[in-house]
Amino acid sequence: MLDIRHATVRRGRKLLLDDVSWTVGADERWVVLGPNGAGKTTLMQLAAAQMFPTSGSVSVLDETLGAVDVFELRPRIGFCSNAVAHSIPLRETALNAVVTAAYGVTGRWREDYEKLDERRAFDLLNAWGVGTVFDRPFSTLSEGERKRVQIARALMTDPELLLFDEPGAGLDLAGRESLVASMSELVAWEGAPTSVLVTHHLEEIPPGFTHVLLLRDGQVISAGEVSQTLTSENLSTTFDMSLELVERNGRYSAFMKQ
Ligand SMILES: Nc1ncnc2c1ncn2[C@@H]1O[C@H](COP(=O)(O)OP(=O)(O)OP(=O)(O)O)[C@@H](O)[C@H]1O
Repeated sequence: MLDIRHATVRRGRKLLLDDVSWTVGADERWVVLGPNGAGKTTLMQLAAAQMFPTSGSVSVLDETLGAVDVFELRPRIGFCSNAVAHSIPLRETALNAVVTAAYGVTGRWREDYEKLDERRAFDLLNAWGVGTVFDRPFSTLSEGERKRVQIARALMTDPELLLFDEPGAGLDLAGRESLVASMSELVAWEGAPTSVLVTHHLEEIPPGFTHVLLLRDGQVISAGEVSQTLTSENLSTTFDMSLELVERNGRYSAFMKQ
Protein backbone atom coordinates (compact mmCIF):
# COMPACT_ATOMS: atom_id res chain seq x y z
CA MET A 1 0.00 0.00 0.00
CA LEU A 2 2.93 2.24 0.77
CA ASP A 3 6.55 1.80 -0.22
CA ILE A 4 8.91 4.59 0.72
CA ARG A 5 12.56 4.11 -0.16
CA HIS A 6 15.40 6.31 1.09
CA ALA A 7 13.12 9.35 1.09
CA THR A 8 14.60 12.67 2.04
CA VAL A 9 12.66 15.93 2.36
CA ARG A 10 14.71 19.11 2.57
CA ARG A 11 13.53 22.69 2.99
CA GLY A 12 16.42 25.15 2.76
CA ARG A 13 19.08 23.82 5.08
CA LYS A 14 16.59 21.88 7.18
CA LEU A 15 16.29 18.12 6.67
CA LEU A 16 12.66 17.25 7.52
CA LEU A 17 13.05 13.58 6.62
CA ASP A 18 16.42 11.91 6.44
CA ASP A 19 16.71 8.69 4.42
CA VAL A 20 13.38 7.21 5.50
CA SER A 21 12.40 3.75 4.22
CA TRP A 22 9.04 2.30 5.19
CA THR A 23 6.75 -0.38 3.77
CA VAL A 24 3.10 -0.77 4.74
CA GLY A 25 1.26 -3.95 3.73
CA ALA A 26 -2.47 -4.15 3.00
CA ASP A 27 -3.52 -5.88 6.23
CA GLU A 28 -1.37 -3.74 8.48
CA ARG A 29 -2.45 -0.91 10.77
CA TRP A 30 0.44 1.37 11.67
CA VAL A 31 1.02 3.89 14.41
CA VAL A 32 3.64 6.58 13.78
CA LEU A 33 5.04 7.90 17.04
CA GLY A 34 7.58 10.60 17.69
CA PRO A 35 8.22 13.88 19.48
CA ASN A 36 7.27 17.35 18.18
CA GLY A 37 9.15 18.18 15.01
CA ALA A 38 10.18 14.57 14.33
CA GLY A 39 8.78 14.72 10.79
CA LYS A 40 5.51 12.79 11.28
CA THR A 41 3.31 15.25 9.41
CA THR A 42 5.86 15.51 6.61
CA LEU A 43 5.83 11.73 6.32
CA MET A 44 2.00 11.74 6.16
CA GLN A 45 2.11 14.37 3.42
CA LEU A 46 4.29 12.07 1.35
CA ALA A 47 1.95 9.13 2.01
CA ALA A 48 -1.07 11.28 1.12
CA ALA A 49 0.55 12.28 -2.19
CA GLN A 50 0.45 15.92 -1.06
CA MET A 51 4.23 16.35 -1.24
CA PHE A 52 7.10 14.92 -3.27
CA PRO A 53 10.36 13.76 -1.70
CA THR A 54 13.50 15.79 -2.43
CA SER A 55 15.22 12.48 -3.13
CA GLY A 56 14.32 8.81 -2.88
CA SER A 57 11.05 7.26 -4.04
CA VAL A 58 7.49 7.09 -2.71
CA SER A 59 4.95 4.57 -4.04
CA VAL A 60 1.38 4.81 -2.81
CA LEU A 61 -1.18 2.16 -3.82
CA ASP A 62 1.29 0.86 -6.41
CA GLU A 63 1.69 4.28 -8.03
CA THR A 64 5.00 6.09 -7.89
CA LEU A 65 4.87 9.80 -7.05
CA GLY A 66 6.24 11.76 -9.98
CA ALA A 67 4.92 9.19 -12.48
CA VAL A 68 1.20 9.42 -11.68
CA ASP A 69 -1.50 12.10 -11.78
CA VAL A 70 -1.83 12.86 -8.04
CA PHE A 71 -5.35 14.20 -8.59
CA GLU A 72 -6.41 10.70 -9.59
CA LEU A 73 -4.48 9.10 -6.75
CA ARG A 74 -5.65 11.37 -3.90
CA PRO A 75 -9.32 10.27 -3.83
CA ARG A 76 -8.07 6.73 -3.12
CA ILE A 77 -6.44 8.01 0.07
CA GLY A 78 -8.46 9.18 3.08
CA PHE A 79 -6.49 11.93 4.82
CA CYS A 80 -7.61 13.24 8.18
CA SER A 81 -5.35 16.12 9.19
CA ASN A 82 -5.37 19.63 10.60
CA ALA A 83 -4.19 20.97 7.25
CA VAL A 84 -7.34 19.59 5.59
CA ALA A 85 -9.55 20.90 8.43
CA HIS A 86 -8.02 24.38 8.13
CA SER A 87 -8.82 24.51 4.46
CA ILE A 88 -12.57 23.98 5.05
CA PRO A 89 -14.27 27.38 4.53
CA LEU A 90 -15.63 28.86 7.78
CA ARG A 91 -19.31 28.78 6.81
CA GLU A 92 -19.28 25.35 5.15
CA THR A 93 -21.68 22.94 6.87
CA ALA A 94 -20.54 19.67 8.40
CA LEU A 95 -22.39 17.80 5.64
CA ASN A 96 -20.60 19.78 2.93
CA ALA A 97 -17.25 19.30 4.70
CA VAL A 98 -17.81 15.58 4.13
CA VAL A 99 -19.52 15.50 0.73
CA THR A 100 -16.90 17.76 -0.93
CA ALA A 101 -14.33 14.98 -0.42
CA ALA A 102 -16.03 13.25 -3.38
CA TYR A 103 -14.52 15.99 -5.56
CA GLY A 104 -11.24 16.32 -3.68
CA VAL A 105 -12.11 19.87 -2.58
CA THR A 106 -13.02 21.35 0.81
CA GLY A 107 -15.54 24.05 -0.13
CA ARG A 108 -18.78 23.59 -2.00
CA TRP A 109 -19.09 25.79 -5.08
CA ARG A 110 -20.85 24.83 -8.26
CA GLU A 111 -20.24 21.11 -8.27
CA ASP A 112 -23.36 19.05 -8.74
CA TYR A 113 -23.42 16.43 -6.03
CA GLU A 114 -25.54 13.37 -6.46
CA LYS A 115 -28.23 12.71 -3.86
CA LEU A 116 -26.41 9.43 -3.33
CA ASP A 117 -23.24 11.31 -2.29
CA GLU A 118 -25.19 13.45 0.17
CA ARG A 119 -26.86 10.36 1.58
CA ARG A 120 -23.48 8.68 2.05
CA ALA A 121 -22.05 11.79 3.73
CA PHE A 122 -25.05 11.92 6.06
CA ASP A 123 -24.76 8.21 6.88
CA LEU A 124 -21.06 8.63 7.66
CA LEU A 125 -21.79 11.58 9.96
CA ASN A 126 -24.37 9.42 11.72
CA ALA A 127 -22.00 6.46 11.96
CA TRP A 128 -19.41 8.72 13.63
CA GLY A 129 -21.99 10.14 16.07
CA VAL A 130 -22.27 13.62 14.55
CA GLY A 131 -25.39 13.26 12.40
CA THR A 132 -27.23 15.91 14.42
CA VAL A 133 -24.75 18.66 13.51
CA PHE A 134 -24.96 18.04 9.74
CA ASP A 135 -26.31 21.53 8.97
CA ARG A 136 -24.07 23.46 11.39
CA PRO A 137 -21.08 25.45 10.06
CA PHE A 138 -17.94 23.35 10.53
CA SER A 139 -16.26 26.31 12.28
CA THR A 140 -18.87 26.31 15.08
CA LEU A 141 -18.38 22.65 16.01
CA SER A 142 -16.53 21.53 19.12
CA GLU A 143 -13.06 20.05 18.67
CA GLY A 144 -14.44 16.52 19.25
CA GLU A 145 -17.24 17.03 16.71
CA ARG A 146 -14.78 18.41 14.16
CA LYS A 147 -12.51 15.41 14.54
CA ARG A 148 -15.42 13.05 13.87
CA VAL A 149 -16.55 15.07 10.86
CA GLN A 150 -12.97 14.92 9.53
CA ILE A 151 -12.92 11.15 9.88
CA ALA A 152 -16.28 10.91 8.09
CA ARG A 153 -14.78 13.09 5.34
CA ALA A 154 -11.71 10.86 5.09
CA LEU A 155 -14.01 7.84 4.62
CA MET A 156 -16.26 9.53 2.05
CA THR A 157 -14.46 8.21 -1.04
CA ASP A 158 -14.23 4.67 0.36
CA PRO A 159 -10.42 4.95 0.39
CA GLU A 160 -7.95 2.09 0.14
CA LEU A 161 -5.51 3.85 2.47
CA LEU A 162 -6.54 5.87 5.53
CA LEU A 163 -4.17 8.36 7.17
CA PHE A 164 -4.99 9.97 10.51
CA ASP A 165 -2.66 12.76 11.59
CA GLU A 166 -3.22 13.31 15.33
CA PRO A 167 -6.99 12.74 15.40
CA GLY A 168 -6.97 12.80 19.22
CA ALA A 169 -5.32 16.22 19.57
CA GLY A 170 -7.40 18.64 21.63
CA LEU A 171 -9.94 16.07 22.82
CA ASP A 172 -10.95 15.71 26.45
CA LEU A 173 -10.53 12.37 28.23
CA ALA A 174 -13.98 10.99 27.37
CA GLY A 175 -13.67 12.30 23.81
CA ARG A 176 -10.32 10.57 23.39
CA GLU A 177 -11.53 7.29 24.86
CA SER A 178 -14.58 7.27 22.66
CA LEU A 179 -12.49 8.09 19.56
CA VAL A 180 -10.02 5.32 20.41
CA ALA A 181 -12.93 2.85 20.72
CA SER A 182 -14.43 3.98 17.39
CA MET A 183 -11.07 3.70 15.60
CA SER A 184 -10.46 0.29 17.11
CA GLU A 185 -13.84 -0.80 15.80
CA LEU A 186 -13.12 0.69 12.37
CA VAL A 187 -9.85 -1.20 11.88
CA ALA A 188 -11.30 -4.46 13.23
CA TRP A 189 -13.74 -4.59 10.34
CA GLU A 190 -12.55 -7.10 7.72
CA GLY A 191 -12.91 -4.76 4.75
CA ALA A 192 -11.30 -1.82 6.57
CA PRO A 193 -8.75 0.18 4.59
CA THR A 194 -5.08 0.00 5.49
CA SER A 195 -4.67 2.58 8.24
CA VAL A 196 -1.90 4.78 9.59
CA LEU A 197 -2.31 6.81 12.77
CA VAL A 198 0.08 9.57 13.84
CA THR A 199 0.19 10.47 17.51
CA HIS A 200 2.44 11.72 20.32
CA HIS A 201 0.52 9.83 22.95
CA LEU A 202 0.59 6.11 23.60
CA GLU A 203 -2.87 6.31 25.22
CA GLU A 204 -4.27 7.15 21.77
CA ILE A 205 -3.18 3.85 20.20
CA PRO A 206 -6.40 1.92 19.52
CA PRO A 207 -6.34 -1.84 20.16
CA GLY A 208 -6.00 -3.61 16.81
CA PHE A 209 -3.11 -1.52 15.48
CA THR A 210 -0.44 -3.99 14.47
CA HIS A 211 2.77 -2.05 13.71
CA VAL A 212 4.71 0.97 14.97
CA LEU A 213 7.15 3.33 13.31
CA LEU A 214 9.21 5.45 15.70
CA LEU A 215 10.55 8.68 14.26
CA ARG A 216 13.02 11.17 15.67
CA ASP A 217 14.77 14.10 13.95
CA GLY A 218 13.50 12.92 10.57
CA GLN A 219 14.99 9.45 10.99
CA VAL A 220 13.42 6.06 11.67
CA ILE A 221 14.50 4.81 15.09
CA SER A 222 12.65 1.53 14.75
CA ALA A 223 9.77 0.04 12.75
CA GLY A 224 7.93 -3.26 12.99
CA GLU A 225 5.30 -5.20 14.87
CA VAL A 226 3.96 -3.55 18.01
CA SER A 227 5.06 -6.39 20.28
CA GLN A 228 8.69 -6.08 19.17
CA THR A 229 8.99 -2.38 18.43
CA LEU A 230 7.02 -0.66 21.17
CA THR A 231 9.52 -1.13 23.99
CA SER A 232 10.73 1.06 26.85
CA GLU A 233 14.17 1.17 25.25
CA ASN A 234 12.95 2.28 21.81
CA LEU A 235 10.60 4.86 23.34
CA SER A 236 13.42 6.24 25.48
CA THR A 237 15.61 6.68 22.39
CA THR A 238 12.76 8.22 20.39
CA PHE A 239 11.73 10.76 23.02
CA ASP A 240 15.24 11.27 24.44
CA MET A 241 14.11 10.49 27.97
CA SER A 242 14.33 7.40 30.14
CA LEU A 243 10.78 6.00 29.81
CA GLU A 244 8.97 2.96 31.09
CA LEU A 245 6.28 1.43 28.92
CA VAL A 246 3.11 0.16 30.57
CA GLU A 247 0.63 -2.13 28.78
CA ARG A 248 -2.85 -3.00 30.00
CA ASN A 249 -5.53 -4.85 28.01
CA GLY A 250 -4.09 -3.80 24.67
CA ARG A 251 -3.71 -0.14 25.69
CA TYR A 252 -0.40 1.62 26.32
CA SER A 253 1.08 4.37 28.39
CA ALA A 254 4.61 5.49 29.32
CA PHE A 255 6.12 7.22 32.32
CA MET A 256 9.50 8.76 33.10
CA LYS A 257 11.63 6.23 34.94
CA GLN A 258 12.08 7.30 38.58
N1 LIG B 1 8.71 24.51 5.04
C1 LIG B 1 9.52 24.26 6.05
N2 LIG B 1 10.74 24.86 6.13
C2 LIG B 1 11.59 24.59 7.16
N3 LIG B 1 11.29 23.73 8.15
C3 LIG B 1 10.11 23.11 8.11
C4 LIG B 1 9.17 23.32 7.06
N4 LIG B 1 8.08 22.56 7.30
C5 LIG B 1 8.33 21.88 8.45
N5 LIG B 1 9.54 22.23 8.93
C6 LIG B 1 10.19 21.69 10.14
O1 LIG B 1 10.37 20.30 9.92
C7 LIG B 1 10.28 19.59 11.15
C8 LIG B 1 9.30 18.44 11.00
O2 LIG B 1 7.99 18.98 10.90
P1 LIG B 1 6.71 18.07 10.99
O3 LIG B 1 5.51 18.98 11.00
O4 LIG B 1 6.76 17.04 9.95
O5 LIG B 1 6.92 17.39 12.42
P2 LIG B 1 5.89 16.60 13.35
O6 LIG B 1 6.60 15.39 13.83
O7 LIG B 1 4.60 16.41 12.66
O8 LIG B 1 5.72 17.62 14.53
P3 LIG B 1 4.50 17.86 15.56
O9 LIG B 1 4.40 16.62 16.36
O10 LIG B 1 4.94 19.03 16.37
O11 LIG B 1 3.25 18.15 14.76
C9 LIG B 1 9.89 20.62 12.21
O12 LIG B 1 11.07 21.00 12.89
C10 LIG B 1 9.35 21.79 11.40
O13 LIG B 1 9.58 23.04 12.05
